[in-house]
Amino acid sequence: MCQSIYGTTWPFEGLSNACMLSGDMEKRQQMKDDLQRCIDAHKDELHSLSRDIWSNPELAGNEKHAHDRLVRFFSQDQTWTVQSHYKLPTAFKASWGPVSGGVGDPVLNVGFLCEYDALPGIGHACGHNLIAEVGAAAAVGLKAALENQTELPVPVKITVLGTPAEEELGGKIELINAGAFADIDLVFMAHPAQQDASFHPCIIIEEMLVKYYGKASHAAAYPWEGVNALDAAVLAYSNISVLRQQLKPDWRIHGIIKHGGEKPNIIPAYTELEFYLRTPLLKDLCDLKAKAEACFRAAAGATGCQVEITSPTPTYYNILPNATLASLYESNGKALGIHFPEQPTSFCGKRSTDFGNVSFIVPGIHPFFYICTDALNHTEEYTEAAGAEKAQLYTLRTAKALSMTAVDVVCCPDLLKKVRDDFRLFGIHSQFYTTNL
Ligand SMILES: NCCC[C@H](NC(=O)CCN)C(=O)O
Repeated sequence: MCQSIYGTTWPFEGLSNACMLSGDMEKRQQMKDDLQRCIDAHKDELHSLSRDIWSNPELAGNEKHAHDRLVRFFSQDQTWTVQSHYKLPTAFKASWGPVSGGVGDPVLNVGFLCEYDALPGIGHACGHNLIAEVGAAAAVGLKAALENQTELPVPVKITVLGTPAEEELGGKIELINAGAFADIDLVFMAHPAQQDASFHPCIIIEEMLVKYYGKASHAAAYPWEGVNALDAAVLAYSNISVLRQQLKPDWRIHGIIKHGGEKPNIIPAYTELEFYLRTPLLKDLCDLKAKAEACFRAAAGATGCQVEITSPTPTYYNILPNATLASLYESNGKALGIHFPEQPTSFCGKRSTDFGNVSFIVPGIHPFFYICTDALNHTEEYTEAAGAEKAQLYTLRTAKALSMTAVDVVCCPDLLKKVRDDFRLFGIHSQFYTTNL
């Protein structure tokens, strides 16, 4: 069956044949049953893992508790080789295998990603504690499925990467630059949302930090001696609000005043704003940046302030789809009772992730999953839902579907080839697919 995602038909029809003709269907089913049993057997432990992370929310780059908890989780099974503080202070790596195949054969390294950073003030309002649980559960499940296999088409190993700082800083991008993904062949993770989707477009994001420097003075006694940096910040904010009407519907720009002054009777000498700029295409981002910069500079000119504009974090890219992985994930998900709506609901909103950058260098998927709430991400209600018992069924079902998808690919060289072909296809035509999804 061809994949239909919000009106898009994947350019791909041969999947079911490829699945039927290659590999041993019965063996594959057996492996899928094994992994499901394993995940079910560990369900209390997995829930306690994500609940512990949820109860101790930590901001990007400071996820010490979550890091230690996940490291302990994998270390308790000595068949995993665990590296704490792997390349970043709160990243980790757990690896297992290889299993099957001959000595010296090229190994297929299957990666699962765990995120675990929270948001300021509202805790795990994006459910990253559940992303950690999904990654851990899927990896443990796949290990159970592979453990007794001696005749896989290729030797397989599993790598779990703990990838901190998604909400800020771009932890995955730092890990890419440090070489953490260099030997990974496939990569899987899943993100909580309002509904299940094997693929949903995420757009490019770049951060802009704007600093205005003015001159302090007594605001009542000698205001004419001051240069008001708060006026510059307010004008900048207003300029952007005016600009917004002229932007394309799928572009986004939104920001806050991070520092607005010290006291009403001191003319603010320093203010700081943080803005996020988002577009589906990189070339549009350049246009949006130029327009935003003009707004910020105009505010400086009008008030006599100096302005400094920087982009402190790396750009997050859009996610490249992988039709084969998405299709397999949907088949496996449906077998577990996951419903994939044809049309997006409130979930259709624009968001961004540093997984986008990963999708440009390794074939992978980043499905979204329902967690038994209509609440929206980045709200207190979503925080509550991400810690609730009732999210568990959906979380573990997602982990099973990811792990089952990995089983399909490691058992079937035709599928692995298709996954790699898709990766090349979507990579080459990334602009086309980005604009059309
Ligand atoms: N500074 C990057 C913000 C990324 C953030 N990502 C999400 O909300 C989805 C995954 N947590 C965003 O604002 O899009």
